[in-house]
Amino acid sequence: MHHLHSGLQRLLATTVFNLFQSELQCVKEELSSSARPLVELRGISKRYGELLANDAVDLAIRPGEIHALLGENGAGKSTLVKILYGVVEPSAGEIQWEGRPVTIASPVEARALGIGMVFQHFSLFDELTVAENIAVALSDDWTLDAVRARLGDISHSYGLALEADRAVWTLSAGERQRIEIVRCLLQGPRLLILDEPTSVLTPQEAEHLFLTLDKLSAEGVSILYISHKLEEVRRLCQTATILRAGKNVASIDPRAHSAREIAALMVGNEVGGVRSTAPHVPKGEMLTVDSLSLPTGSLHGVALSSIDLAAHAGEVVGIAGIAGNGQSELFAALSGERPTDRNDAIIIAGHPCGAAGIDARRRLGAAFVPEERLGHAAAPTHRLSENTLISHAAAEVSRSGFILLRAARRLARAIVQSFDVRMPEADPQARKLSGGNLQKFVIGREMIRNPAVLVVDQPTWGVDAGAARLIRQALVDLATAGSAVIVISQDLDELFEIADRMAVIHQGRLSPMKPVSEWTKESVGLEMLGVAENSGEAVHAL
Ligand SMILES: Nc1ncnc2c1ncn2[C@@H]1O[C@H](COP(=O)(O)OP(=O)(O)OP(=O)(O)O)[C@@H](O)[C@H]1O
Repeated sequence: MHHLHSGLQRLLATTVFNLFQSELQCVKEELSSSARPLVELRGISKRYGELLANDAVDLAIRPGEIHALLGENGAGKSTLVKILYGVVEPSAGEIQWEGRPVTIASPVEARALGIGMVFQHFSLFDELTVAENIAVALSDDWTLDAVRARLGDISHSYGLALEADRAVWTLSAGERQRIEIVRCLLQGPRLLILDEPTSVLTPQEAEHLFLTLDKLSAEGVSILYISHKLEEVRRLCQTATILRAGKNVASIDPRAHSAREIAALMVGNEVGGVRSTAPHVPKGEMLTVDSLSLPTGSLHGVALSSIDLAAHAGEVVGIAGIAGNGQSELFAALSGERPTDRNDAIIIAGHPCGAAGIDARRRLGAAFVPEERLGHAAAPTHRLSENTLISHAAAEVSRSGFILLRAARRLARAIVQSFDVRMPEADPQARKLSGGNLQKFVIGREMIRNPAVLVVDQPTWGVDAGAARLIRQALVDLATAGSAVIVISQDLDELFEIADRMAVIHQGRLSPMKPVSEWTKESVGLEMLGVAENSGEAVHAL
């Protein structure tokens, strides 16, 4: 009885507390919606040649508001935040900060106003410690001891656990991101800009980030949040501005709309799921990996240990895992960027080729799409037509060592058309494409060859919902047409949607490969953390 009584009391207390919290949230939002905007963009335009990347964009962010910036690939999101952070100069328009017109000519000026930005690609030195990394980015007034002390305070108050003296190379992507956030917080920002912050995080790390952002918002810090993940935007943001072809087409409360409705606003029509095909019937083995071990290639890489893998014609094989567990090493071993000593450790279409390089493997009918698009998959300052040569050199675009430019241009046009690549001009340099559009081009360049084996690392990283659907559909269709498709991805939803069989990579080892129907998100999660054997303890530890 006593238990029942105290249980009821607790329930009542929790209910009252929750009611109080939601009241508080409403009051806060009312106050915030009546408050003067912290920053207001008025008629911002940015012209690149013929293209208007931003077209008279108006946008206001209030104190404490978490404001999403949404739009499909190439809609102009990065351009707009680069203008706000002083990296790109607008062609027209005005920025007001607390009601005063300002010019933001550089990131230094942005930071002086109180704008902090957490980029998608971290800019950290691997060999330095957490505290040293933060200190080098701050002004000379900060001593290492002062950084250490403030780091402790901030880590504590925002739940951003970080050890000041750990070397950065030992940290996970989530921890690295915390460093970037703490670095911004040390400068007392009034507006924090985050560019796709959860793309490298595990679901647990992402949830943790949301709590930190909620806390910052409650303290009055405004947040501008770029993301392609609409469910997390609905969880986190009070306002969403939607850009389409450079224009602000809607400002909405994302909590009042379904993810489907928001996606429709972004693309101007409905986005569906991947069309289900008849179950794939795997045929002959097209890729065999036999007991592949590979020492680490770089100082902080991951060694591959006794990997066995088989992919058949007509199936999609998924490799799940948290970034940094050997995915890039596996990709390098499969593609031949890092050949192995044993030729029969890797067999493509019946030919042992472990010791062969990438070109020889391509000639066997294999194609490869690495994770890093600019610099690795595409040469930034070369035009798209020239970029076709990276994988098509031996085939249709060169003869006797000469490049057939007309053929290369024709091929680039075909890729652009079938993969809906949106470009600022005809045959632009790769660096001029938005991130998602370059991804579509690189995937298209490999798929248009109809490879017998396709290995792709993070196929939809940074692409919008519509483009992700297009790419996933193309991967499934390629398998249906008889290719063996190997997809390495951090996105579990993606693997559950398109893979026939799946395994998890953890610290360079591969779990058993099983049909997707035999996996649950939980069982994959446990393998990702490397605690699947003693799962009782693991669940407890989570
Ligand atoms: N330096 C540049 N020169 C020419 N055009 C550019 C340049 N930078 C961006 N663009 C063009 O501006 C448009 C908007 O690009 P932006 O990178 O802002 O899009 P985004 O919404 O951030 O896309 P994503 O989601 O793919 O990152 C695109 O058409 C892009 O090709």
